[in-house]
Amino acid sequence: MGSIMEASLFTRKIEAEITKEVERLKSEGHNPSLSVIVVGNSPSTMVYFKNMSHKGVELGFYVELRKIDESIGAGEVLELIHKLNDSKDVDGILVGLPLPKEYDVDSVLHAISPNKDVDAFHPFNMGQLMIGKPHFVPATARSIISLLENYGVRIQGKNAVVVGRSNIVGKPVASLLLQRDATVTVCHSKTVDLAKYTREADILIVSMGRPRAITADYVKEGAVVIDVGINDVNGKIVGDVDFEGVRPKASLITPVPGGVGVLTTLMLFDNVLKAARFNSDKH
Ligand SMILES: Nc1nc(=O)c2c([nH]1)NC[C@@H]1CN(c3ccc(C(=O)N[C@@H](CCC(=O)O)C(=O)O)cc3)C=[N+]21
Repeated sequence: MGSIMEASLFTRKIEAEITKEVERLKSEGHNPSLSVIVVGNSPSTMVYFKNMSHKGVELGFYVELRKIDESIGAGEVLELIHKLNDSKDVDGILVGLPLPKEYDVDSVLHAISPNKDVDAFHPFNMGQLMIGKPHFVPATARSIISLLENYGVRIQGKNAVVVGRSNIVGKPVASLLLQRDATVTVCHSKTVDLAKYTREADILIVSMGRPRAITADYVKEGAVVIDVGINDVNGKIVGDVDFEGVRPKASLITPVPGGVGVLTTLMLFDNVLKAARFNSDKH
């Protein structure tokens, strides 16, 4: 029976480190700040960003959450981003995803200054990550690596299989695992015989957006299973992994909720600290 990878075991340690750095910056006269732009009014997106903002305030950050009506065009959002780029009072900028479909996501993400891009979705930051010289690293990918490290999971030489190839999770985490000398396979919706690959995984990272899709048949005995999925099934949050079915086979497994997501928010604010250091060096 696999052990559960409880993010809450390290959240206090990480929060203490973040708070300490926030205090240090404040003592130098720099109040670290994050500007969040959310377009449209999807209730679940709003709930997430409100919770995230509260967490930031609790950690000592100045967080500004701007809710923008969908009727406001992309042009005005770009103007706002440019204004925030130029403001010395703004360290990090984040635009909530997904954006309404009328918006060109690439042009919005491209507008954010790479030095304020705490999500690390700008092509500059994506590129730096791919060449092994990361500037910012996407928070979810950092959270996954942090869980593996905190549980002492060896990555070098292991077969790591990533299910899902998104720019937000799959590609960045594959890149980080590769940098840590895993043999990495990336699977996706068009992969023929997915189980053939996942059954070879020593480390299985699942980010496919399908509730409980990964059952015990997909998992090798003793594998470390990281579930990045967050799916609402009749009002209950479940992952992409069938937790109860897979746990007996895994050596370690993350719960949903209580796993990757918990650390993601902390890593995001750690990225804001990095942005604050760039910004205070500049001014
Ligand atoms: N530009 C942008 N950046 C993002 O980082 C981003 C985004 N857009 N759009 C929405 C998604 C979603 N996301 C989550 C992060 C943490 C939890 C989280 O803390 N989850 C906890 C609590 C879940 C609960 O109980 O509600 C858990 O998994 O245990 C959830 C969701 C970041 N996102």
